[in-house]
Amino acid sequence: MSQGGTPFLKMHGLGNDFVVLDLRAHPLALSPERVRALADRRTGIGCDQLITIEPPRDRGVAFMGIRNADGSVVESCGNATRCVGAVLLAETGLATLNLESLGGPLVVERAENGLVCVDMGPARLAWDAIPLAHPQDTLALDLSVGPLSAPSAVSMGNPHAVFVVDDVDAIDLPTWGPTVEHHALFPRRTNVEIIQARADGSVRMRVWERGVGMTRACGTGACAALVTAVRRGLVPERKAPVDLDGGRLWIEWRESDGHVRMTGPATRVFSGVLDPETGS
Ligand SMILES: N[C@@H](CCC[C@H](N)C(=O)O)C(=O)O
Repeated sequence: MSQGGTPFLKMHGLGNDFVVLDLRAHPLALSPERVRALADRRTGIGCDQLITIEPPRDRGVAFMGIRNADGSVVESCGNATRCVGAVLLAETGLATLNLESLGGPLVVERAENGLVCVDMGPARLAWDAIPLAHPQDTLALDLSVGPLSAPSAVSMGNPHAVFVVDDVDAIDLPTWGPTVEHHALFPRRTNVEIIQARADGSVRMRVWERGVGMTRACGTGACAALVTAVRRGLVPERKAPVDLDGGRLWIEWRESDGHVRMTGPATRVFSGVLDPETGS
């Protein structure tokens, strides 16, 4: 590795993994091809999302850029927000800080037991905020794909279609997820969650992510899952643990302002520097 290259961290939130590039002192042009090369698990560093920490554009500590493994630029990523938040909390020594993203401003704070809590902003439920191709009731869309039907649609800055099922492990999500992701009802494609309410008040969820495929966790997906569970009366309170393949997140949909708060871990795996010549 050469000196002067772009520093990066490999991080994950419950197994949803990221290459986090710190571009504050090392600007770098990121074409979709370059993102795909860095995200490639066989030939690059490998990740679900490529994340950039950039100089603030407004009043935050930094701007967080998000790109899916397919190179698409996206608005929000809950798990990456906890990871970047943890880095910046450690760097600044602050107990709480504001982070900027395309999906809107985010507030990050330290939580108990080394966890990180993020105010992900409001859940957006209007059909054109998702966005959908035409007006529909977002509580139960007129959509059926294989064994999946009538999802709720939620935007957490990014689009989610949440299907309630009896047993998330009985659904072949890798088969049905891509059909929903690319359905004409979602002009910007969509993330796809299947959820199951449990007797103990928790929610079990699996996810097919837009621009990536199956991942072990999705923070914004967990927020959309809890919002859907509340809207449909599936959970006793406006807060509940959401169990993903990679572990548990605690989600609360606040009545006072409609904001969704997410608490969970942020894990550093290793650090490095991109070669300035090859960018890999
Ligand atoms: N893993 C993320 C979501 C990343 C973006 C998503 N695939 C999209 O295209 O909207 C999370 O933790 O929220």
